Amino acid sequence: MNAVTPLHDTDPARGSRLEALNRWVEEVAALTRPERIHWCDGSQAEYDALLARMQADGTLSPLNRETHPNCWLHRSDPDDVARVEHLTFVCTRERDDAGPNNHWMAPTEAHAKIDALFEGCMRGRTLYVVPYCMGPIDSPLARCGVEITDSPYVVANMRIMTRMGAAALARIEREGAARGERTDTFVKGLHSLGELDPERRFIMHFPEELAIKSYGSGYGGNALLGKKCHALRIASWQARQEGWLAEHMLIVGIENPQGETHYIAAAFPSACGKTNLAMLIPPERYREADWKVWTVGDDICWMRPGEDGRLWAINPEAGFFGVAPGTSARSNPNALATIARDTIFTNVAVTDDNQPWWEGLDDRVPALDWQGRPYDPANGPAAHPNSRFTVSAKQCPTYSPHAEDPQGVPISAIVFGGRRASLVPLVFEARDWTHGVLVGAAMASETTAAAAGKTGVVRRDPMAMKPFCGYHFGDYFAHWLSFDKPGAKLPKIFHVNWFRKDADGRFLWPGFSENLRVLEWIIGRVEGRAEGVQTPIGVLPDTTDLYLGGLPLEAINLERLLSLDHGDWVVELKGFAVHLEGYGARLPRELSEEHMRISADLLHSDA
Ligand SMILES: Nc1nc2c(ncn2[C@@H]2O[C@H](COP(=O)(O)OP(=O)(O)OP(=O)(O)O)[C@@H](O)[C@H]2O)c(=O)[nH]1
Ligand SMILES: O=C([O-])CC(=O)C(=O)O
Ligand SMILES: [Mn+2]
Repeated sequence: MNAVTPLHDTDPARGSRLEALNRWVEEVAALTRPERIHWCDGSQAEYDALLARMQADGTLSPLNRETHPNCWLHRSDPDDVARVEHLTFVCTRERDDAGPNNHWMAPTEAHAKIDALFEGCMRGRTLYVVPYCMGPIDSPLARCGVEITDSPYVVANMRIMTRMGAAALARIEREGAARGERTDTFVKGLHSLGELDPERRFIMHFPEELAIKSYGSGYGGNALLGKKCHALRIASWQARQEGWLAEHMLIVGIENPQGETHYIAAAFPSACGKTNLAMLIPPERYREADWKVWTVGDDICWMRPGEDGRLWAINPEAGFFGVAPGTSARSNPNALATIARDTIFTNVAVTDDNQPWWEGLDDRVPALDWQGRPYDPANGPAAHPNSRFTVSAKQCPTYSPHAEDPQGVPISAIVFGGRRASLVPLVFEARDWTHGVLVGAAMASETTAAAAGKTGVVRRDPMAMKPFCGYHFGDYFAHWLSFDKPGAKLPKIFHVNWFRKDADGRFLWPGFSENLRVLEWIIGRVEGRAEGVQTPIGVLPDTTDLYLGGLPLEAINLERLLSLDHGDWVVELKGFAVHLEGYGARLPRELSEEHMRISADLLHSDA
């Protein structure tokens, strides 16, 4: 411990004026025994020094400087490539507050278990103190945290993904000073790579203490604590107490030819199309007619009712931690432009001239796979299916000029969606808020590579928050319902499915850019212009209500995409009823009643 740099230094980049923060850092240092402590100021010089250190020790290697200036490759431990839901815990005092949707451990037991792992784990390493702000630094909706980590890779990623460093520390100090000695103005996140042993790995949340402890993984969702741990699990808990919403949603602005912009927030489960929809480039006909799409956020949305009764949203993040596979000049040219420089790539393959490569990018054959082995198809995909890029949102050509507005952007529509090969039509509209909450609660989707475990299995994922809601889903649904009150001007709620397949397993809908056609109908409904057909599950467009100009009509089976099989829906809703029963007494009665109403409608309408 004697090598630790003094905390109360005259250097403003080191230590804090906030006693509670210094005390916590000292406690953590006493437990983890780092060789030195570094307070991050978020400067370019600091970032460059971190990159140099990681290049020297092999954590990062430079990619082709001509084609990808200042881009880096990180190869993770092969056993550390995704979120680990079975090792992720919400540790509330009352078990029931975490709900059946979370793994739970009593706080005292959880602290004891994970602190035993933290003991002495930073010997010989540097402890980085990373102050960060989730949301624009001057936004009343933004919230701050401090992550302590021994991973320079995490520090570098946090600098891209959050507003990290001196400005965040200043805000933390200001808010702390205003609250006196109380420490609960910022979230305390403690992280160590540990031994990267899957048997010694936990991601633990203590919402009542605004604290996170994560041990044994360097992967994004497990280790960049501002993201899922803070901005979703802890923030959802705070949001419930304070009357706002913290959601797993993209935010996108759609500007029509008249120059009016509607903002849409959309919740799709992990690796189900949020980044792609947020960065959509309009199809040619729409571009010619002067439609524009503006990216506000691609993963997380915090929203709260404004004085005008509308919901106002910010993206708490400052960067994108996006799925690489499938990103191509055809599917998402905007993402390709965004990641052409100053990007960290994790677990992608490389070509023989050291360019990053992944399945779906183009038809080149990579030289090395994500583990650095000569590429051999017998070893599986060249890039890990959950390989990712980390990049500043500012590099996105369509980054919205309003993305940093402190008050956020007003939301016109909320869209839920999943990956469903059958049953679920391309789009439908909920009748009202309560029905919309039920539609969100009923979401189900095929599992993806974003979490460890089997992929392609349909599971319930209410509001795409199954892995991320920091409290009991019954309470969460009640919280959603509570927004419907006098004076509220709530967004309309919709459900989409880009992933319906034909009998041969081919996607029925072209997706990507063409999804704007569906968003146009959604906006038309919001404005009261677009037509639709009432059905028991909600309002669907008729085949003539969607604009298909410029598409090869013979290739698109819109009847099939919009078809409803009442018998199959009755079965679906029965399965959903069983799921709802699992939430017990905390399930709001309005939701069960809404469910019964729709089931009855389905049974009484003809198939
Ligand atoms: N068929 C089809 N595939 C899509 C569409 N949109 C996205 N995808 C694919 O879905 C995968 C994941 O998409 P992303 O947009 O990165 O997912 P995300 O929801 O942002 O994921 P997380 O970052 O894990 O939360 C990629 O391989 C995409 O190519 C679509 O409209 N149609
Ligand atoms: O959490 C992560 O690492 C990436 C992500 O957005 C998700 O899985 O939904
Ligand atoms: Mn996500």
